[in-house]
Amino acid sequence: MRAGDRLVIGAVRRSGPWTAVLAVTAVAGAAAELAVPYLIGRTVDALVTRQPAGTHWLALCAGAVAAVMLCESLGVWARGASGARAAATLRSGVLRHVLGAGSAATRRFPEGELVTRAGLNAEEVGRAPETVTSALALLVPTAGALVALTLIAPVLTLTLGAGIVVILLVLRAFLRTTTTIAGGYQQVQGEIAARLVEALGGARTIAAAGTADRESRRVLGPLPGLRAHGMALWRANASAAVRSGLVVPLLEVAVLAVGGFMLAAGDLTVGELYAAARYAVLGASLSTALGHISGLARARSAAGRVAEVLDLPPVRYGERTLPPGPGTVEFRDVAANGLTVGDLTLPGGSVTAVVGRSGAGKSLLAALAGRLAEPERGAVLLDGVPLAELSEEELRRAIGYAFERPVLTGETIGEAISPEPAPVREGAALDGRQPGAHRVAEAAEAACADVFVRRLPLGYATPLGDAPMSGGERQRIGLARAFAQGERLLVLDDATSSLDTVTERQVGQALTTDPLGRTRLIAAHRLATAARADQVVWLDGGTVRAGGPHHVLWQDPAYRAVFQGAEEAREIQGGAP
Ligand SMILES: Nc1ncnc2c1ncn2[C@@H]1O[C@H](COP(=O)(O)OP(=O)(O)OP(=O)(O)O)[C@@H](O)[C@H]1O
Repeated sequence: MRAGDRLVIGAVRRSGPWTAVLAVTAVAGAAAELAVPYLIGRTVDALVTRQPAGTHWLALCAGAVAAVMLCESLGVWARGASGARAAATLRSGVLRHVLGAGSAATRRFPEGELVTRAGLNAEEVGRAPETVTSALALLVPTAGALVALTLIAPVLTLTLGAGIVVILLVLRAFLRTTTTIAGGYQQVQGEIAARLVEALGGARTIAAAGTADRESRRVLGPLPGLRAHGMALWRANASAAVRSGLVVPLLEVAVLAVGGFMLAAGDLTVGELYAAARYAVLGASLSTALGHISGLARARSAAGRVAEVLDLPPVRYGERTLPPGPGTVEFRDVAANGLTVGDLTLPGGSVTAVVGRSGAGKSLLAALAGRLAEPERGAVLLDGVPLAELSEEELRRAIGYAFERPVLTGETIGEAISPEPAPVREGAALDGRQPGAHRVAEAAEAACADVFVRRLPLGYATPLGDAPMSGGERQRIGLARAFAQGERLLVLDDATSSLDTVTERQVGQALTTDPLGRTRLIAAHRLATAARADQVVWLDGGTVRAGGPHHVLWQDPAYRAVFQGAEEAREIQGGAP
């Protein structure tokens, strides 16, 4: 079975009690609808023959019609509720999965694609319970009509049966075609969303370059594809509707013709003929399943796209904790994504700078050091324990990360820095009574963030939305978060690139003289960073070209060339190292 179909079945199963309500109302409504022709037939016969039971049958008839209407209203309610619940469950599952898969998710799918799949497509899968139950419910009147016709006159059952087979064949072909077309439509939707998110990320560049028109043409480039798929959907719908719609009057005519002969021969009463004609129409009401089938087709193709996201392997954590240790990091025979690190040790408490030209693999090595990327070969150990065996909590507590463009999470600035789950909420400044307040303040000071945070009206309690920050200020908050979080290892991936030289020097100083004596791994382009480090790891050509103190490596012109072009390099080169 396709992964998408499994997901559709799962969505139906997990949509909760509303699907049961939907099923019950659909079946009860269909049963009541089924009873109506019989009851009308009996009423007609009773009235024609002037029996006193006529009013009794009429009352039953009214009751059945009321039941049909009640079930229909309840069904509408249950449809909305079951769909919303199924979509919400699936969406939160997909979101947890995407975030749990880490950078593997964004490396595999563009962000706009992920948003479309976790949002729009998950919602389409959420409609599966409604469409499946409604389509299945249509089988009840069909089966009932077959039974009723058999009771009235078996020959009429054969007529209806033949019509139903034709309708089923049309529906099956329609489901197949529509699933394929809907898949294409959703794919183009995802493509447009991916381009749009990409363009929004570079909105400033686009405005500055004056290329808004060209960019909007690029974003909407796949639009003709969307139109083509939309037209194909309409065509498939129309042709299936014509084919299945034709069957209904033909069936009615056939049943009336056969029934008419039987009436003339005295084998049927007028009421029975009326009921037979109504049952023929009811039995053929399967043809109205087109709408549900179309919804099911969309749900199936959307489920296929969601299933691809759910296929991303989640990061599995172990259960181990760390023994006491200085934060020694060991790469043992490590290779990943074209970068061969081999054996490399970052002694506990030391500062290691990773240098290399753009694309050399500095970010990848930084990601490997804290398990933000998985090695394809070998293992990375922290104080003798392979990272893969550590629990998630232990891993994240031990290692703090800061990035070039940090994403700040939480409600306030204090929360964005604090590693504690209990947020820092009130007070212009941290008063030391709040959980982790000292740690946050110390970390902010070390990252030179304290100065500008205190200037804000609510200090650390300032909501993030009320504190527009420059790139450098954001980086300082990101650095503070890493300082506050990582107990043994700090990994800074180009995390000081937006700082001015003076601030960078201060942060660099704080890093070099970290009072907690943590191990530090700094991926950077700056010569000053390399010069301050205890050791330098020089990446080149997909491997560690050399390692050692900066002043030793500096003897190699190729190493010096790594820094060429940087303003700073020219400045320091004169007197350095
Ligand atoms: N977390 C990661 N997981 C897997 N592959 C990664 C990861 N980060 C980077 N890579 C890959 O490693 C290769 C080297 O890129 P990387 O970003 O590490 O270079 P870099 O030296 O940091 O470049 P720059 O100085 O321009 O930032 C690229 O192919 C990139 O896709």
